[in-house]
Amino acid sequence: MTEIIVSALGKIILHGEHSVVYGRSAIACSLNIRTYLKLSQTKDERVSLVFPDIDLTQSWSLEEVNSIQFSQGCEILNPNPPTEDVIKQLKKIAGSGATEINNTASIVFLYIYLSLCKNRKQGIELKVKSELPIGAGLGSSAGFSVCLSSAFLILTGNVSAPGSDNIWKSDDLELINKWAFMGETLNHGTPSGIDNSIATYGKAIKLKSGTVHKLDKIPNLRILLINTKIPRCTKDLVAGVRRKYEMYEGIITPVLNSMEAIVSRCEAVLSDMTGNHCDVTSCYKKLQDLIDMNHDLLRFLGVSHPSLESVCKTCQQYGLHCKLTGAGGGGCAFCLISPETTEETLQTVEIELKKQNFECWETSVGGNGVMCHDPACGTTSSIPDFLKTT
Ligand SMILES: Nc1ncnc2c1ncn2[C@@H]1O[C@H](COP(=O)(O)OP(=O)(O)O)[C@@H](O)[C@H]1O
Ligand SMILES: C[C@@](O)(CCOP(=O)(O)O)CC(=O)O
Ligand SMILES: [Mg+2]
Repeated sequence: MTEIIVSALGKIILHGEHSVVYGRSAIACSLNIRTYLKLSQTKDERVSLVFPDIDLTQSWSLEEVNSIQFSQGCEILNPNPPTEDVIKQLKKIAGSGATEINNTASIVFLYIYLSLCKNRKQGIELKVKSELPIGAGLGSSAGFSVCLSSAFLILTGNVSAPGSDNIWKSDDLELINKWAFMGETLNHGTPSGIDNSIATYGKAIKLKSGTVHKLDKIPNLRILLINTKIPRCTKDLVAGVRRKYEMYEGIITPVLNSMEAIVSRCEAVLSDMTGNHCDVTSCYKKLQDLIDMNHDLLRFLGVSHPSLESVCKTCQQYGLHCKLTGAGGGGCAFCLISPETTEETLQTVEIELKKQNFECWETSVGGNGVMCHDPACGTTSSIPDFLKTT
């Protein structure tokens, strides 16, 4: 019986969230915090979803799923963005009883499943478990979409699963990324593609107008992640910025251009930091200035939140520099830990943040993109117990 286990990782956007939706550049770094998916073929002639992170279990008979008039007319190598009509059909099938959140996850699943697997005769069960906080700006939606697209592209033989070295063919990665982008489109309408690309390729990337540039030279940055635990939804935040842009284009455009300039300064500093003659203190000072400036611009766009302001203020009191990451409106911020930050300062800041009911943990950037965990070659050790075969 076929079983496919895949995983994809989360990210921080160093700079360029929101402006990247308007064709400006953004830099994202992967975080080694992963979402795992297990696809099992079953004998029960059903299609079943088990998504405990969003409290969703859902099941359809194969007959029900195969009877859906799905008129997407999609080429596998070139997926079309779902039309309004298709979205309407998917929403109906996803079930009127589901909550908004659950509904989106089911819709993304149904779109990918029906586009790639319609009329299959064997039942499947899909389980997804993430180490990432969901809806907190660390790209859980993209990790989810990358897992779905890679699992179904492998199942249908459209991409080959890599061996234990986890080296994928570059065309396969490109195809996984294209389908994951469709998932993100269903999730929030006008994604830039940065989240699905970093979840697919890992390490660090710069993205501009949909084109991915891998950044090979990235210093090993220490990051303190702070989760305000204020729930928010990327779709609403992106829509809010769109309204502002449409109403005040002449005012917002220079802000987006400043964000682009921040990205290019950041890229230059990161590259200097990997060279031989770098003045570490001055490089960190520049990175800190850029973080402060970008957070101010994001606040101007209306995507901060009182909780994010408290996080930044607390960090500033101890000489640390912090910005929101992802769509904002709550969710996570990150703080750059420089070599001059003492462990004592770090501990004190963490205590202060926790007193305000924020969650924080230290992490570093980097990590493999999409991975296939083959039970036969023993790469399943990191998989959450919930997904392990009993
Ligand atoms: N582990 C998961 N299981 C099921 N759905 C998920 C999971 N992770 C993410 N999602 C989907 O992604 C949505 C959150 O996406 P989004 O608002 O973009 O926030 P994030 O910043 O975490 O990407 C969820 O509402 C759900 O539809
Ligand atoms: C706001 C945005 O720049 C990033 C959203 O990231 P997240 O879903 O909050 O992890 C949107 C996008 O790039 O598609
Ligand atoms: Mg998202």
